[in-house]
Amino acid sequence: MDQDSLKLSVAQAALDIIAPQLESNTILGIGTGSTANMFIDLLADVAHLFDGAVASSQASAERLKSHNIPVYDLNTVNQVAVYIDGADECNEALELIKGGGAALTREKIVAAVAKEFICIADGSKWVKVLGEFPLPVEVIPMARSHVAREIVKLGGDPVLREDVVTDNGNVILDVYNFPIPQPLATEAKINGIVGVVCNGLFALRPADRLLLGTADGVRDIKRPKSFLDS
Ligand SMILES: O=C[C@H](O)[C@H](O)[C@H](O)COP(=O)(O)O
Repeated sequence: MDQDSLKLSVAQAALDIIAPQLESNTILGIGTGSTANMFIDLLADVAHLFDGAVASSQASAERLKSHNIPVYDLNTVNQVAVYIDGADECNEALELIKGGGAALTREKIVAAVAKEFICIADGSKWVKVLGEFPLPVEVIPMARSHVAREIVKLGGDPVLREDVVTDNGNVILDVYNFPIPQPLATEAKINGIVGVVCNGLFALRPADRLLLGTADGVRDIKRPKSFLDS
């Protein structure tokens, strides 16, 4: 099975889980990227079953609107039932690296508000230790050099992502050669650098459920103790 077929299989699996729970007042959180795009396209068929969505990027908002799915400003919404999004890497604790599409900050905000976060990813994203994928860090433009020097002190190789400005008007440093055996501590440490808006580690708020597309089918992996249980 090719990667796109695996992405489609997890997008469909997510829809199968969510569709029976949709109600006329349900607001969904929708992520960004090629896997999320497949989910958005499938969601169009059940658009009449729920209220609308909040999106983690302008691109996803436009795609939702193209299917006549209402898109809300997060500030006008009381509750996001489920957030559905892809990932660049995931591990067995359902900690993630995200931000390959530069949408990490808005993704983290919507995930923080959502009652449940379902991550949809093809099997190539599964790793033992996070960090093979360069860690995206969103940075206030004037702090770019300062943040890069601080990241070098932590052992990483930061590279400015050329010609990319985030939806928030910031730049992205991608941190190479940076294995992350302790995602929680690393997420907090990088967030502590002045000028960092957000980094692509989702460990403080990991996924609650991971639908992982493999050649043998979709693996449905839940965190032992869900965010919903706390
Ligand atoms: O900023 C982008 C997001 O974090 C994406 O969810 C991530 O890059 C995965 O994208 P894709 O589904 O295209 O592999």
